[in-house]
Amino acid sequence: MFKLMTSCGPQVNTNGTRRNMTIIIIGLENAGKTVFVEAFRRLLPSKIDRCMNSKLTTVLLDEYEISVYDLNGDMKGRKIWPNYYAQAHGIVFVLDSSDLGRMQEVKTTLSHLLSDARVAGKPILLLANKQDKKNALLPRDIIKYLFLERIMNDNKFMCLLEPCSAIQNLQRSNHEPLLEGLRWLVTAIQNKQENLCAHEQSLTSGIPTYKDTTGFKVEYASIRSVGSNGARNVLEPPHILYLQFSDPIIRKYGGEEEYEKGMTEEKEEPLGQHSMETRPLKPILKKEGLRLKPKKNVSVTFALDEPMEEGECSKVNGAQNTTELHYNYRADFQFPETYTNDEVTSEPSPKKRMPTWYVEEMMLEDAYEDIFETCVNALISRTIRTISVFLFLF
Ligand SMILES: Nc1nc2c(ncn2[C@@H]2O[C@H](COP(=O)(O)OP(=O)(O)OP(=O)(O)O)[C@@H](O)[C@H]2O)c(=O)[nH]1
Ligand SMILES: [Mg+2]
Repeated sequence: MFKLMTSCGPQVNTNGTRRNMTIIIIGLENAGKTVFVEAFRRLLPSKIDRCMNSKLTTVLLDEYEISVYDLNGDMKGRKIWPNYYAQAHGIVFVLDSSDLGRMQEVKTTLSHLLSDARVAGKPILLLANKQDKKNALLPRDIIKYLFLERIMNDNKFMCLLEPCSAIQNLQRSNHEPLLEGLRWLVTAIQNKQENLCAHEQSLTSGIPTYKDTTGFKVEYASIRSVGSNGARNVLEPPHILYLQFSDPIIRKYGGEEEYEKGMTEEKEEPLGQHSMETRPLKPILKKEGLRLKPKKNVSVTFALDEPMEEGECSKVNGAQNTTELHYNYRADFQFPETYTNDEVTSEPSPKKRMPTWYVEEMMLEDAYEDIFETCVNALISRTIRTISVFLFLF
């Protein structure tokens, strides 16, 4: 039992100061995984270990020491992913939001990942990367086309979809979306571990810590929005979905009934067309008050750690690793030359694409509407009054 409790989650370092955590970064090739790891390295104290099939970067975030395995996304690389599943406490899945032609492949790869028993119940951070690109899918469209609600809820996964642009966020020194996703993952792993340990303790001591440990799970996927300047808006999360106590499933899409209907019926629209339909954000904002807040995760699903398979690098047996130690801090960040000129700078400003994400704009619109409505009402009542006086006189 002791082994179970200590091996299933983040470990406290021998010096007792930091907890160790392992995460893997996966996704199709060219999604931007390595750029993300590069970003983490630049924003956090880090060290690199070179392994046989992957690159291991260890970063320090808050009280955690996180081992990040950057795995290749080509077909050959994908065959190696499962070797890391058991060891990982959480998963970062990066997707290229602008590569519409490969969304189906993303969907298949994701489903395959979630169906693996070694991944069961582990928190997943979905990074919808390359939001700076003109044709990038909006988060709600990604949810829709990947059937995220269904695949996450069916498989009882806790998931956060974070729209971001690894390059643009770094370039503009807007690091929040990059680090917040990672923070969420770390917290989710930690919460899960605490709940699991509490559950294990209750089993050994015979004292129940949950009201109902069977089927007591809360999962949610939330979407955050990125403004045209890459900054986080205060609208988060416009879409929340989570399960509570298995049944009934409570779904919320920021009050967008139409969208909910579309999602549950799972009618697939051709990619690329949806973003043209401008769905006003106003209804979402107006119904923000109805939004349900995600509850603390108390999932009891877990997977035991297993040793990694042959030839794979692990922190424990990393004897053949070459280690470079270097610490980077935000202040000395400089963008790598290779990323400065190409796609990012040539892309048109995303401002044109997502103007409706601004709260101020919405409030302004509402104000004009209100004034107009008041004027019309005053005019109508005045006319009625005049007609009544007229009728009374004659
Ligand atoms: N426009 C744009 N390009 C990006 C962004 N992130 C990464 N890229 C570009 O996408 C390409 C692939 O990035 P990588 O990080 O090497 O992709 P990867 O997922 O590690 O690919 P594999 O290692 O082959 O699996 C590079 O040319 C990056 O410059 C982004 O946010 N916006
Ligand atoms: Mg890579």
